[in-house]
Amino acid sequence: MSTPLLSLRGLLKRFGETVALDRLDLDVPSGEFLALLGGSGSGKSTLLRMVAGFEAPDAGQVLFDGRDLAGVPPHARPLNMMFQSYALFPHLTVSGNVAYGLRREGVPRAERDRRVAGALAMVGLEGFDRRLPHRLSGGQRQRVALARALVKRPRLLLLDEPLGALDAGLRERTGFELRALQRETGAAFIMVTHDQGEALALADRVAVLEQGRLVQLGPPRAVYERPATRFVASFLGGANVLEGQPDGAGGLDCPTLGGTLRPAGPLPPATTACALRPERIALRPGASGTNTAAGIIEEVAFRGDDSLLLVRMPGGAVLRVGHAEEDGAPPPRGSTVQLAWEAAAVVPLLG
Ligand SMILES: Nc1ncnc2c1ncn2[C@@H]1O[C@H](COP(=O)(O)OP(=O)(O)OP(=O)(O)O)[C@@H](O)[C@H]1O
Repeated sequence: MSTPLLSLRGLLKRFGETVALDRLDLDVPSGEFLALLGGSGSGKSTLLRMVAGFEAPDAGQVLFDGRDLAGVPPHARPLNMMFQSYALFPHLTVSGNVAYGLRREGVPRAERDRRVAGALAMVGLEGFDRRLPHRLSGGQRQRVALARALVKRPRLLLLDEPLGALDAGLRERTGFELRALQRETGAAFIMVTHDQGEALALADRVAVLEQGRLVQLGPPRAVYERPATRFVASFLGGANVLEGQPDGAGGLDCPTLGGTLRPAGPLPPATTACALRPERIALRPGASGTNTAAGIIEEVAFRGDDSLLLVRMPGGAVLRVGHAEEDGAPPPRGSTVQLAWEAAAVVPLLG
């Protein structure tokens, strides 16, 4: 195997009592778009800051091309970081902001101008070069920050919530543009986000952090369809997580559901929970047996292309059930409904 572009080995970081990163290992190959997902306080920003050199690990290593970056200051690291706040210099024009890093490096004027123009064209800001930041919209400022990060042609770009300040429509468009830029430049991107939809849509691989640990790493579809833990299951797409006991016949008896979940494959004897995605549960009048259950609709929330039903089960669980528009109007609140799902939709969880 070739050396990964970035390798994190046993990274440990404590702030007093808090363990922000708990001996984390992660390899990122050249040209990958990696999304770093996790709840508030899970260690995402600490990880980026450590790779960028703003924070030193208590133990472990950050390797770039196999070389240990310990002691290398941020400006001398072969990577770039785009901050959440954009942090543009207010007194410098757009091109002044983008040129700043190149000027510090002593890149000659003509080459600087050429590269700044190229970076501004890349982010669709031609003609804005003489503007000051306060005369730009939030989205435009963000593009300036992106141009500033890309102009140095880093092989690795770290992005902390790059789309955070944008409204929904602009966010989607800018997300696609970011993905296109990443392909065009061939740089590896590590993007921190709170937004699971964004991570699934843009990334080659998704890394899910929980309390400073990497709990799952894989392509978006794999992580979404086969979540490893309770946390990943509920964090990504709001899966139902059902607790129970193995029934000795390949199923998990779930008292809160008032039924048995049986996955398609074998159930490890230690399994105590399974995930079941809302969109994999169907209303099926007359269904009975394993992988079915009956409950009462408590809430119906229209979401555009589907409705989300909250269905109270006899044992007390409230299941989230997706009801597609093409299946017609959902039954009203208070209706008793029979639910069914395929064995393939039952995902045993490891933790
Ligand atoms: N400078 C610091 N001093 C003390 N504690 C810190 C410091 N920086 C981070 N922490 C703690 O370390 C943990 C991880 O923080 P971090 O900012 O990396 O999380 P995050 O996943 O980026 O969160 P968010 O999504 O809210 O930005 C948190 O418990 C946080 O309170």
